[in-house]
Amino acid sequence: MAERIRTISWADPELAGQATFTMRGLEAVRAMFRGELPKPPMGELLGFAGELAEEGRAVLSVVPAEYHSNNAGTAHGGLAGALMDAALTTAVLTVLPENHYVNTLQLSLHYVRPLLIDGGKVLAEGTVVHRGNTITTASAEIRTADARLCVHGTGTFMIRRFRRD
Ligand SMILES: CC(C)(COP(=O)(O)OP(=O)(O)OC[C@H]1O[C@@H](n2cnc3c(N)ncnc32)[C@H](O)[C@@H]1OP(=O)(O)O)[C@@H](O)C(=O)NCCC(=O)NCCSC(=O)Cc1ccccc1
Repeated sequence: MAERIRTISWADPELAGQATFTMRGLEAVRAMFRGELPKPPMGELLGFAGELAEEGRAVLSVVPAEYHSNNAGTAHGGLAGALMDAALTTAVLTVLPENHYVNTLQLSLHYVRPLLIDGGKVLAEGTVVHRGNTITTASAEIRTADARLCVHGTGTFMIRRFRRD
């Protein structure tokens, strides 16, 4: 058996969480993208990178690799699912005030082109569609570097105020 080994590291997620609660969402996301706050461990595990964040919009990326494979020669659908969730929730975070956090309630995804292993970086762009007091909706797309659509979808998110008790 040709065994491959991959080593990853991550930071204590509580440190990022605590800092996040005292910052506006956009400020926290940008600090994370600059490497000044730790990424979520799941993002480290899958190799996600932050590309761009502005009010109501976020772009994340990943380079699909063999360790993302589904054994059928393409990236496992869970990679795109996790990247879509991350792009959507990050877009929602950019519109949150201090002391708020986001929970994913529902995702709907359409896989129209595979993410190819060693096919280069793909970009996931999330955009807030509707910002309610408690419920927010957003849409996202994953495209190849040459703009070919791979996955599109939407999500519903609950915005909660963080309670320190
Ligand atoms: C192929 C189809 C399902 C149907 O498409 P149609 O409507 O008939 O459209 P069309 O045929 O036009 O194809 C579109 C474009 O895609 C290209 N292309 C297709 N296949 C390949 C390929 N193999 N390699 C390279 N390229 C390929 C194709 O050439 C075309 O490109 P073009 O426009 O000419 O430049 C498409 O929607 C699709 O691939 N969706 C993504 C599904 C997906 O990735 N799901 C998640 C993974 S599943 C999972 O993980 C579960 C699991 C777990 C554990 C273990 C095992 C399994």
